[in-house]
Amino acid sequence: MPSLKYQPGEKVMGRWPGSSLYYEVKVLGFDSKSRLYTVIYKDGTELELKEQDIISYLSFQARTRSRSNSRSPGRRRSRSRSPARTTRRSSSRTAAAASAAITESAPSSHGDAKLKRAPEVKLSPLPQEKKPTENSSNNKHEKKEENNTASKEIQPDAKAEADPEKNLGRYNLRRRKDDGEAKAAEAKTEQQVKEAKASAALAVTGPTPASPRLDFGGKIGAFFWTLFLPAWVLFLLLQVNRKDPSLANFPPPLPPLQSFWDPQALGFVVLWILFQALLYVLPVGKLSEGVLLRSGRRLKYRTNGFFAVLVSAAVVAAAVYQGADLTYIHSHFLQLTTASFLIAMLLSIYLYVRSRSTSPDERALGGNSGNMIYDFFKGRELNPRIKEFDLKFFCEMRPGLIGWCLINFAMALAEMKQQKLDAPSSSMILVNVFQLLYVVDGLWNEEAILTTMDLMHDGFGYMLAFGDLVWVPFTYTLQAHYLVSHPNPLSLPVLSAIVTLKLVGFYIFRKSNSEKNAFRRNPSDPSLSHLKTIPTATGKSLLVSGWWGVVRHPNYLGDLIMALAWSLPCGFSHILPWFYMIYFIILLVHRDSRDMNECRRKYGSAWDEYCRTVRYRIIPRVY
Ligand SMILES: NC(=O)c1ccc[n+]([C@@H]2O[C@H](COP(=O)([O-])OP(=O)(O)OC[C@H]3O[C@@H](n4cnc5c(N)ncnc54)[C@H](OP(=O)(O)O)[C@@H]3O)[C@@H](O)[C@H]2O)c1
Ligand SMILES: CC(C)CCC[C@@H](C)[C@H]1CC[C@H]2C3=C(CC[C@]12C)[C@@]1(C)CC[C@H](O)C(C)(C)[C@@H]1CC3
Repeated sequence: MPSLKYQPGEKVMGRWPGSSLYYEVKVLGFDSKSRLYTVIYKDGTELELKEQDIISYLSFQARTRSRSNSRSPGRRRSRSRSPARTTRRSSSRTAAAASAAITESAPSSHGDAKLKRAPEVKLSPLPQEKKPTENSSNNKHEKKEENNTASKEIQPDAKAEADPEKNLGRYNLRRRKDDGEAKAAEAKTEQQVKEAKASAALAVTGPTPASPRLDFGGKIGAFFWTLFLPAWVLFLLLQVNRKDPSLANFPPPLPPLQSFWDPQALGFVVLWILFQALLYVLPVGKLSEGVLLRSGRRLKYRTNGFFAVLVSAAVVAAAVYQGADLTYIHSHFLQLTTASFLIAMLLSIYLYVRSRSTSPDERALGGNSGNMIYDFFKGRELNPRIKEFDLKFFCEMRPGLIGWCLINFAMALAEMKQQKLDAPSSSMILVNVFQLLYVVDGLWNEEAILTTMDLMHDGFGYMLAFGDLVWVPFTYTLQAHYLVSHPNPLSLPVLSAIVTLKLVGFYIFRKSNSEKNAFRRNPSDPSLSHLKTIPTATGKSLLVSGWWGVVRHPNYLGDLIMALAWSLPCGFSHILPWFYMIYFIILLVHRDSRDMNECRRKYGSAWDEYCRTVRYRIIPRVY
């Protein structure tokens, strides 16, 4: 093949289709008819690439080196000529991908060099940061040059991404013949890839991370949600004790102002949070490592949630035995909610104020829009800590979650008192046991929370503080709360059917979550060897059979089935106890689409292939 630019066996950098990422690949051959090169990635993925999507390894290195050596940071951003730049788009997302490309290629071949190379990738253009630099005429030129490049080179890519089918038509993604080998290779590279990603992310954000895009309706949306969410909680709570709770009762007659406030209720809430904080800091249980951060650090988390729930249960039982009247929780629900809201609000203000003095690599990508209300709502700091005390992790897993079970239990006692029963009703028992199982399961598998979206990506601000301290304990308990004054006797067959449904949901939820966790921890786990996978250029594979071959979010399916089983014991007389189900559908559909976008960005064509193979998102053949 004398006229070929790249020879078989040559090590080059190949662009991952549909993305701006370049990876180290080996040329396997060239098809003169289609004029495509067949290349193989390090994880065994074979692709056919156009010549324009390949760059020689040496010039790739030379370009990244020359950029870092010869230019000031301001100029680097706008004048870099790396291959990444060829796919520059006018979004920070592109800059992110482009930067990732450079660093992700580095660790596999240069080992320790990866973190040192991180500053290099700041060279990638960040179009949203077009600050004037030294020479204005130069800048004009640079701007023009960028725009030209954009119009020449960006559009085909944008189209390909918008239309994955086309993208796949252009490139032929083949699975590696020996999948076992791919899995073993994946196990080896996973750590490197994670570290490279962290380096890349650091590079992407640069000194001042800017939000990629505004969720939740942007600035106006954030303002709206900040006011609407507490108002909605109030509405639900004013409805639940009514004889005929209905959404049509809007606006509800407001109770006198003093019924919202009770210093004793505030005292109890503060005590509960302090008690949970004490259990959290006790040196009991495992110290688990979180994901690698942009700062290159890994945080440690005390995952002793199961211990915390056991001690809490023992303390509550002892208090009841000593004569404590837990029905106080039912009779002072509004005051307890107000107190928790006050704490959530103060915490959010504290979080916002302290985030102003945190270093940029400690900030979340999503909460740094520059708009005060949006950033307050979304949260700026990723992992706010007071010494070793992680505020986000603690709030998400402890006071609200365990408080949810405590409130449910109090509702069971309140039901017995109000309806003069010797034991809670069967509906109340079902709701209590079902939700207790859910919480205990979450705390038992507490380590898994470290890789959820909230912990990895979302800042800690009003949304999560309010969600964890008010929304979860005071709205997730609506079914039990409703049953206190709206009895719904169940026949044995109905009860059995609901229990079966809950078990089915729980089985799907737990099995699918465990399957993915096990696979992510050890892709060559022998117990998973029967599963089919799709390799991706990041070194990670995607499960395409087993639970993750049924739908793309089998864990959400299980969670939704469980939610159904939580509402069914309340019957169909009112919509109020169905609120959780309705809210949960909206939350998970929104979460699924956020995750889809993120995975498409991470995995490019491999993700599209996964979506073509597994066509439904959450419910087989429906959605
Ligand atoms: N009760 C509530 O209020 C509530 C609210 C929200 C969520 N939840 C529950 O919390 C749990 C965690 O949910 P989550 O939203 O964080 O998302 P998740 O479904 O646990 O995680 C999504 C991630 O899994 C990986 N993945 C996706 N498809 C895969 C495949 N085919 N093979 C291997 N890995 C794949 C991807 O990450 P990587 O490839 O980077 O690993 C993706 O980003 C769920 O069970 C959910 O039901 C409960
Ligand atoms: C409308 C807003 C106020 C929404 C706020 C959302 C949060 C309340 C949720 C986001 C992620 C959720 C979550 C759990 C609880 C509720 C959230 C924090 C969770 C801790 C519940 C127990 C489960 O077992 C879980 C650990 C899988 C789960 C993780 C996600």
